[in-house]
Amino acid sequence: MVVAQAVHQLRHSWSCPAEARNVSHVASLGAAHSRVGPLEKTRRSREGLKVRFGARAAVNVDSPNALPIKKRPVAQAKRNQYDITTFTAWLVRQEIEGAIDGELTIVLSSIALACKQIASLVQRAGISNLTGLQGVENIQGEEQKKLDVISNEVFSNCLRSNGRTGIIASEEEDVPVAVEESYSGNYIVVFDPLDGSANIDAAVSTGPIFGIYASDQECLTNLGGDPSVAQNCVVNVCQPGSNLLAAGYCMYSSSVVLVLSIGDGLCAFSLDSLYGEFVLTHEKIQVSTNTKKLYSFNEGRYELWDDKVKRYVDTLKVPDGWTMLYGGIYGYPRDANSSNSKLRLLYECAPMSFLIEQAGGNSSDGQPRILHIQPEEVHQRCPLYFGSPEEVDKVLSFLA
Ligand SMILES: O=P(O)(O)OC[C@H]1O[C@](O)(COP(=O)(O)O)[C@@H](O)[C@@H]1O
Repeated sequence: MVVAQAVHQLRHSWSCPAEARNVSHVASLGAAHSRVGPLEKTRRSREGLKVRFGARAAVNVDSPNALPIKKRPVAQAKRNQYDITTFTAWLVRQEIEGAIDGELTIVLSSIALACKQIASLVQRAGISNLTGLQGVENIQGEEQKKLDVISNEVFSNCLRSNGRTGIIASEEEDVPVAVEESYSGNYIVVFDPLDGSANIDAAVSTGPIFGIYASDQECLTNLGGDPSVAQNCVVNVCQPGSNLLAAGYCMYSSSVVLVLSIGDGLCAFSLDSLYGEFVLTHEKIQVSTNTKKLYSFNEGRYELWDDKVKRYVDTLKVPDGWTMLYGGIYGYPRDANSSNSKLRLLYECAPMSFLIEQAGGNSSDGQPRILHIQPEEVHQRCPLYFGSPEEVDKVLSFLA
């Protein structure tokens, strides 16, 4: 799955809120709008914060009564096992520093809650009879697993009840939905509630992927008003990945890890199952430049690939190829059976591309940057190659 491979392709540096209300309307999709809104607010507050911090420092230095400031370099601060940063504490710190606003803090916090709830469902799936098929297909013609349906319910409920989400678009829903006006906020959240759910029955890694966008200013003032404007606003989910304010995924594997970026690097939080808290365990994650390479392509589809892709993948089959652990590339090419590949642009490719770029990697569909692609529909698919820059460049040279 995308999530599991992403983890292998990143080398980690170790320093480092009910019930869903109604849905007011549903709409079909088309082109997107340009956007401002909360993103600008965040930028303004970032700048404002710098000024405030500068002013405070000046007072300390200039005042004759000022106490000497004790300098203790962070790098030398001794950490003990109780010196932990929970996800909540980290979020609050980001808010204080102006990196995110209070509304986004709430949205992210509710996503963390959804990730924890789904984690416990996944872990107990075999026991609770939650493996297997639901017996219906989603809009994309894929058979839904029981856990696809339940995870979607959990994720949606957490978002709807946080009071700060305006629109949600899920892999498991036919169309995006606007959260009931009296109980909604501004943010647009796109998500795959359980990527890799095909693996559930075999207890292989799975997890949600999500991305968060700002809403259009016009939408903010019109939601719940003119239905046609409201409909356009729902269409507003179709934004290029470069508009993402935050993205992340949670991986359910030997441990539960929430990987997140708010556009300022990449970090990860591991779920402490003793306390039920996500704890900061990885900061400033960077894609490895290690020359040993890991590659992840579904070679079961080899015969369906274009010759150019085959030639590229053949170059990866070096003698120690299967022992490669760091760096490398994830690829899901288009093939003879699926002209646009399998993965979905909005809630799989764009968020994962946002994350890999935040870690110094690259991501492409073979042509432009994934983050520059303007989606035309919610469940649009696209090929995906992401990983170490040099490896992505290499596959692009083969595809050219
Ligand atoms: O085994 P396949 O069909 O090639 O698909 C593998 C890919 O499908 C995914 O599981 C996504 O599929 P779903 O969103 O349908 O779960 C990716 O994570 C993974 O890389």
